[in-house]
Amino acid sequence: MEKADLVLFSSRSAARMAEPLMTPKIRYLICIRTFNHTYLNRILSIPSNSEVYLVNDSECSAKDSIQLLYTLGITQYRFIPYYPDCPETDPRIQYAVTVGENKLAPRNVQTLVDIGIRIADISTISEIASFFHLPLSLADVVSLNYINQFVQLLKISNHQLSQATNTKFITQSIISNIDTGICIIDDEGKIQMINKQFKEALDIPRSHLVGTLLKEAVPELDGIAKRSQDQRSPFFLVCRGKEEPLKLTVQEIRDMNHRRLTMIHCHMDQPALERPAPEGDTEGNVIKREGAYFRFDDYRTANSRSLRMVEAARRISLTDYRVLISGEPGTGREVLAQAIHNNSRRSAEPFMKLNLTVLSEGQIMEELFPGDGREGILNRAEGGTLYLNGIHCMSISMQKEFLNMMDQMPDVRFIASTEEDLYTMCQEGRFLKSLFYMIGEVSLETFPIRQRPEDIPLLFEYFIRNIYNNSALRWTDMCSEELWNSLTAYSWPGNGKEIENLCKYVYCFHSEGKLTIRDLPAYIRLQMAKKTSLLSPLEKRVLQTVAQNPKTGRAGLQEILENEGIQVAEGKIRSILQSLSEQGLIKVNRTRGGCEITETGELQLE
Ligand SMILES: Nc1ncnc2c1ncn2[C@@H]1O[C@H](COP(=O)(O)OP(=O)(O)OP(=O)(O)O)[C@@H](O)[C@H]1O
Repeated sequence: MEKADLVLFSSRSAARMAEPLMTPKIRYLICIRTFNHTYLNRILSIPSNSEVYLVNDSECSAKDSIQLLYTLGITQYRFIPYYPDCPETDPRIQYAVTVGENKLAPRNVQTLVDIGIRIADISTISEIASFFHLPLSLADVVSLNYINQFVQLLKISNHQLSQATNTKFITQSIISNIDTGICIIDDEGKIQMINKQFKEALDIPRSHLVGTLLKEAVPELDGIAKRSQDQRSPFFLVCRGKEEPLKLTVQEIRDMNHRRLTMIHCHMDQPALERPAPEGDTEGNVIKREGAYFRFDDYRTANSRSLRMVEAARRISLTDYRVLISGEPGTGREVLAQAIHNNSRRSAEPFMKLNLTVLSEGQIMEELFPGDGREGILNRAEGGTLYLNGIHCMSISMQKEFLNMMDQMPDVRFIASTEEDLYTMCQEGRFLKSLFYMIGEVSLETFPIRQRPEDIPLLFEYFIRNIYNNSALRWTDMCSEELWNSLTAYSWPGNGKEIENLCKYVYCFHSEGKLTIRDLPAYIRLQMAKKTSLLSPLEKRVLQTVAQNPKTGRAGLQEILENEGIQVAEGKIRSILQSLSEQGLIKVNRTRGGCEITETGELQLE
């Protein structure tokens, strides 16, 4: 070292280590080191407040680097020194920064940022320049470079800051202008953001709420963050002094630093349990609708035969032909009749419905020819459409009356629906052929759901979104997989109407968590249970034992049965368990997980 003009120590600790070798003759400098500032911006890709390993070749240099980063103002992270033989690593730490020592970084980190080796600081460079009497212009070039790096860094930070401010501004203005009440809370339940709509809906009077605990403002919402696991399933909350329950959904979100937040939506729009009722009134069983509100777009189907039928109905709507719609109840025959009316030249005129399935002959006559000076339904439908629901229910005498009236009919278009095959009825002498050919100028056929299972998910989604008034809802997110499988396998004897009714039922009865088979109305559960095969008494006993002893294996089940006085050989119990599993009544877990009853299995025990 004595031969050197100048010895440059990389750090104070390095100088200390070399002390025994030093003599008074040796000229030395301790290098003040810094980072290449243009590389520093790489660190900014790490979310603030994260825990970050600082990787270097020794504990001392790792600590030095950390100190240096803090001195440079990079204080938004908690740096932890990491070096070879470091005692332990925390698997939760996802980020690491290294100073050119990539190879030494812990394996589990997801993001490794290399900010390059530490370089000599400008003050050291100018000291060296003056020691060697180098021209000042060299120092100028170095300091210019140095300043340039700073300016670049400043520009990047400024840009990021203004982007963040702008995004925050946009978010706030969206939140204050949407139709939903929004409140965002952090992990401790403190309000981070809240809009006026939320405060109004929940009657929260205070204005400065950010930073305060939500449960203090609305005690009913204590523990709300736990609900964010079943995102999208709405629940209902009756707040103090409110008659109407509020519909809320909870969602987990993350901020830019990956912190978990909970966003609570309060839906302001009233749920559309029913479509707006058309004008008119209901008297007994005679529905005197003066309006049709369904359109072709309301007839939902993905089935190719049904799509062809709807296309034909569209063409029919442009004519004045009388239409006969055959199909099972609940298959949307009236939806079609209304859509035809609404798409026809008569759309501005009345749409009237006469429900022949429930009216007596006397009541029908009363409707057609009221004796008390009231206008008959035919006159009231003049210019428009009269929908005869269930024409197969007309008695022969009534059919004759009707035929006779036809000559003096006002201008009314008839659309009739039937559940029975009218042609067969004609052949059997139960329906007048002349009336059949008169009302069925063109005919349409709707198909039962069991012939178009592809419509089940479509109709569920359609009804649930209408009823909850939420176009983002997905039925499959709301129910367990097993329930969904059962619903798609169910025959839906009541067709679309039955699906719609189930969605209304869920809306009224269900408030939280995923729906399971247990949440279905009893009559559907019963139908589903009937569908699965009948079990022998022994199979039922085994199923019961599985239900009462979840996660018990074959040997365990055999022992329990034996204790109850039921002797079953191991081979027999194995075949019973296999059969129950194949029928979807139990789940056989792998590797000693034992057996568990499924929702369908529970149905069998009801
Ligand atoms: N394909 C479908 N698309 C949309 N809605 C449907 C469909 N099928 C049935 N519906 C719904 O089912 C309910 C019953 O439909 P609609 O009244 O048209 O049935 P229908 O065949 O006339 O039987 P009913 O005479 O028993 O009423 C309606 O509320 C309608 O919203």
